[in-house]
Amino acid sequence: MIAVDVGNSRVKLGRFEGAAEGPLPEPGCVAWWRAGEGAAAFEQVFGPEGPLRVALAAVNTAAAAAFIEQARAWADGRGRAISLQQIENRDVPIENRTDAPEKVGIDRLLAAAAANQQRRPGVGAIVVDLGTAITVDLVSPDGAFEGGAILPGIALAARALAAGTDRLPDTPFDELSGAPDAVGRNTQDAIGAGLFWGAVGAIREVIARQRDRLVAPPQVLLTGGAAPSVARLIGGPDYAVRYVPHLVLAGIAITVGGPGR
Ligand SMILES: Nc1ncnc2c1ncn2[C@@H]1O[C@H](COP(=O)(O)OP(=O)(O)O)[C@@H](O)[C@H]1O
Ligand SMILES: CC(C)(COP(=O)(O)O)[C@@H](O)C(=O)NCCC(=O)O
Ligand SMILES: [K+]
Repeated sequence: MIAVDVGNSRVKLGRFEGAAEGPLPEPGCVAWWRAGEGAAAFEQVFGPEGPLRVALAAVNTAAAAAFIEQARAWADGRGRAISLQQIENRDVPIENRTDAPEKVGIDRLLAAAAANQQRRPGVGAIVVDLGTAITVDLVSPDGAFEGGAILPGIALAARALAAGTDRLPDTPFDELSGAPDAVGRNTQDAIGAGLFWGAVGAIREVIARQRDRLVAPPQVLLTGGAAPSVARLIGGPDYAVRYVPHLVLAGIAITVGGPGR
């Protein structure tokens, strides 16, 4: 089974062999490319032969349509049978307690479902996804998606500063590496300091407030493109943070391969 997570910045693909077993299924082979760009790595993930079973979840409609067209063309061109299933919110095996369950981004729900599956019984989970947007979501101790917080991702916030001011330059943050100095001595570095440490602080504050809803400390899981750069800065007084590279892909595997599905 090939799981495809179409985000606003990137399309992520992961190959899952056999049944989605264990607390958190892990893809054996992963590839990604920028949303809307040509599909760079079909060969790598789809493999050399055999029928293709693809399960796709998207929060970016245009990029999803482009992916589906490219995947079908790729398979047709090689005489490979392909089945393409697009997952909807109602397919995701987690209770959704938000006001409008169908409006929640499916990536948030899938990551929550994956967190839910590996969570210790009776302990809540908080899922932080640092993609184009940053989301911080609460899974209750009884295993439901309760909702959460949405804020701009670091790269997106940098573009917003440049677009909304006369003097601020467009500063690329698509490849974060280390943590910047909090005292920027030029405009670029000041933007970097503000956006990076602002995101770290915002995430910590939202976690702390969601944590206050719980009796026992939650498990906190971090995922998304920018997660590795901030993972070790997010930990709090009574909760540990774990970085999981492919939480949304794992959620897709659980959704289409889980028990009774
Ligand atoms: N080293 C990095 N590699 C890839 N993406 C990064 C890196 N550092 C930060 N990012 C950010 O992560 C985002 C992509 O993450 P991803 O989880 O794929 O987003 P989405 O699901 O919204 O497409 C980009 O907006 C980029 O700004
Ligand atoms: C919040 C998101 C933009 C995050 O998308 P991403 O950063 O993963 O590309 C996406 O989950 C979305 O479009 N959500 C719809 C609104 C909601 O979740 O309530
Ligand atoms: K995402």
